[in-house]
Amino acid sequence: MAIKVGLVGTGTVGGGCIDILHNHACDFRRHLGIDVELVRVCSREPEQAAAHGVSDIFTEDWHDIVNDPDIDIVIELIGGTTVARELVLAALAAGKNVVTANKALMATYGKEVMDAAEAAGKELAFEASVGGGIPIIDPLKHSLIANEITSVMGIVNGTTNYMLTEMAERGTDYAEALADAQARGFAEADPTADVGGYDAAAKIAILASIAFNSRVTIEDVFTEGITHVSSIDLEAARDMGYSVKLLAIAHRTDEGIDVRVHPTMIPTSHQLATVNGVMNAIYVVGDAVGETMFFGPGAGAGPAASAVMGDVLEVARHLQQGVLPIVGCTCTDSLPIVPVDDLRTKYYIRFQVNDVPGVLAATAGIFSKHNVSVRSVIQRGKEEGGQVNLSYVTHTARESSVRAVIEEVSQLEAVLVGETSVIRVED
Ligand SMILES: NC(=O)C1=CN([C@@H]2O[C@H](COP(=O)(O)OP(=O)(O)OC[C@H]3O[C@@H](n4cnc5c(N)ncnc54)[C@H](OP(=O)(O)O)[C@@H]3O)[C@@H](O)[C@H]2O)C=CC1
Ligand SMILES: N[C@@H](CC=O)C(=O)O
Repeated sequence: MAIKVGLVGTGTVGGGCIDILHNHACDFRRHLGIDVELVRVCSREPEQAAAHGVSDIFTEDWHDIVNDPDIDIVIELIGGTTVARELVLAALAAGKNVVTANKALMATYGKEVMDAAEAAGKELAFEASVGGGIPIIDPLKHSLIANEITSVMGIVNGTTNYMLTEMAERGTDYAEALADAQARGFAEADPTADVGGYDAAAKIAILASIAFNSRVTIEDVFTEGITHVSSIDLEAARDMGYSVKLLAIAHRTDEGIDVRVHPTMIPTSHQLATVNGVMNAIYVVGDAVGETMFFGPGAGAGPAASAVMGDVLEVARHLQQGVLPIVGCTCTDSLPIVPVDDLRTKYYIRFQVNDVPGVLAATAGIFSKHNVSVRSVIQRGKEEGGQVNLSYVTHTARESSVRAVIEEVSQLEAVLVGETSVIRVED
């Protein structure tokens, strides 16, 4: 049987998919008895198509793919939520099955595109949208379906994990670490999505929606990125026996879904602390299975293309066997989202201050005023009268109280506005 595929977007992931198709088409025929044929490729850059040897099937207009009656599966790899949304909806309406790696699309317009797939009686697969090459969406939808999932938590952004690892282990500065991640094809077209935590927020929204059979969108996720994390914080964490990771966290609680992304200090003995570089890891806790962990490369051409092509072959197999499309989302109502103000955890807070007499007492007094108990405070800095860093670690405190502390401390004359760093601590 021949399955015809059209691909839109020949960047990092699209290029990886073309390479896999070229290298493994014979294996697909041997394993599955299916000829997966790439019949059309679209990009804004003909040179990219030429570099992957597909100039003969190249077009600059994605409508040529969506409107081609011979195409069975459209792969969307352009990213973003405007043209990508239009393209996916048009492809489904034209009777195509769709495979995408686009987490921004799925976390923002997931319901709309899923409903469109259902209405069209077509499949919409998006394994590569979370965790790069790690199979996680399929296990949540199928292998773990017998469980009530209580937690999904992990490192789901390769760019920031790579950057934090480089900064902590090699002392690389922030800008250099980001440029390196971009050069390796890990980062999004706009890297603000990575360093600002939005890419991880989209991913945890997708995971939480599937795991808790509820609708969680990117707007529901409390999000803080790594832009304020400095080498001073990484050193302080190391001295205290912690690593700093950008964690994406979703817990199902009695009050609803607690879902957030933020830099987190975890003990160096914690399993997630050993997940370095571009690697991702996702913990899933279910009532029957207990704790599970999924680990692998979270970004890059090969890993992401591996997940995309896995979806393509699965859809192809369904077409071959006449399997009806699997309904995307069966949830009819949604669980409430727990407000982040109600979060109770420990905090590392660093203020950069002018080293004037009384500044330590003044800041400490504000913690006490808001009933935030301090576990330790360290002053780092060299010259008397110069600028120093006051790093506080609290006992368990309420998020809203900690924010009140930060706001009030920031108003002190000796405190440098905009230089404060907050990292939640998980023991
Ligand atoms: N990189 C990774 O490791 C991973 C990426 N993803 C996701 O995969 C998708 C693709 O990412 P990635 O390959 O890294 O991105 P790239 O920026 O490398 O590639 C995107 C490609 O799409 C092209 N493109 C953009 N808009 C259009 C359009 N309107 N018509 C035709 N072509 C267009 C771009 O052209 P131009 O260069 O001219 O803009 C570029 O060639 C994104 O959704 C991303 O989030 C998922 C997992 C991992
Ligand atoms: N930019 C993303 C790519 C994969 O989703 C990341 O760094 O993880």
